[in-house]
Amino acid sequence: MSQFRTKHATRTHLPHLMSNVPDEHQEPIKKMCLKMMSHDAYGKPYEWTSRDFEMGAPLGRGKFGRVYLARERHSHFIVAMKVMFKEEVRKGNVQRQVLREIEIQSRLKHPNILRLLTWFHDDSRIYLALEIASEGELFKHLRNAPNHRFDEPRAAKYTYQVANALNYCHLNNVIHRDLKPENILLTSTDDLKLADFGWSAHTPNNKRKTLCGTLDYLPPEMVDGHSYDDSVDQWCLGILCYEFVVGNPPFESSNSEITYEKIRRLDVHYPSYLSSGAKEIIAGLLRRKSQGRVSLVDVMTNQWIKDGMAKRAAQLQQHFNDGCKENLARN
Ligand SMILES: Nc1ncnc2c1ncn2[C@@H]1O[C@H](COP(=O)(O)OP(=O)(O)OP(=O)(O)O)[C@@H](O)[C@H]1O
Repeated sequence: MSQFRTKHATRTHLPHLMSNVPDEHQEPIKKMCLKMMSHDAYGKPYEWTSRDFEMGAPLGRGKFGRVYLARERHSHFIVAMKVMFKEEVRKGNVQRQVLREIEIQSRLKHPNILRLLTWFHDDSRIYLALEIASEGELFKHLRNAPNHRFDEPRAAKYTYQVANALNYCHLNNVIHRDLKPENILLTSTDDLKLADFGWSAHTPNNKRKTLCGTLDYLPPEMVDGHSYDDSVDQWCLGILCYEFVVGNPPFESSNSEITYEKIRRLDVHYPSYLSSGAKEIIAGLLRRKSQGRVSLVDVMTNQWIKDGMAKRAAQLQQHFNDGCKENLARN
């Protein structure tokens, strides 16, 4: 697998990783980050092995991997360690997806994209040391929210962050293609991290024709087997935003043929509790003609998004103040 070693981060990428590290821990963490990122960039690659990490509690399980809390032995830097058995990857015939995930995710550096800090393998396993997103899958939070949906300010903030991440992907010729709440993780600071680049594609210019992604999120051009470009991600963002504010995707049905038909007919029902701003942005993204879809930059500067983000920030400040008051009352 060594031919897939990609360019690794350099010192200039540290500020993003170090932003939440308290002053007293800056030095050891910085040393560890530089060591993790050293690889080819410094001419003396550091070969990480599983012995460099203490494995902790399981964080979750995917089809081909188990994810554990892990701590780098020297710095105590916490990561999410995804461990995949080579045999399972081979049996599932997903070697390409795994390599794509490694290749793409180690190249993309954005605050709303889950960072792959380093990776290594031994005879039987592949290890991915990922940035930690301690609140886990966004899907779980959506299911636990009142009426299984987010209020509009929260939905607007999350839509902004996903648009921002996708815009960065597109600028780097990457299409995600598998957007859904299960592939988005949440941090302790209420920020989203786009994950799971197994289905994403590197697309220098040309249009693609592979059918992939989740049924509910498929855009009409993929349903009909036409070629498509990065505007498929705008469609998926529309579905995602709808799912945030309504609680389920717009074309959901027990029968895949009916879902396909609803997608083709653009058969979207907007519940009456939705604001006109929410409806407008969803409808702007869910356009049948891919060229007509609202651009990601327009999503980020949309008024409903901006107002929602300000309200979400105020909500979080209020939660924080209430928490402080509760603690003071207890002490
Ligand atoms: N960086 C992370 N921080 C915190 N939890 C994580 C992190 N990465 C994964 N997890 C947890 O581990 C679970 C499994 O992740 P994994 O990436 O193996 O599978 P998946 O992408 O969810 O599923 P699949 O293998 O079907 O694509 C996630 O659902 C999440 O709960």
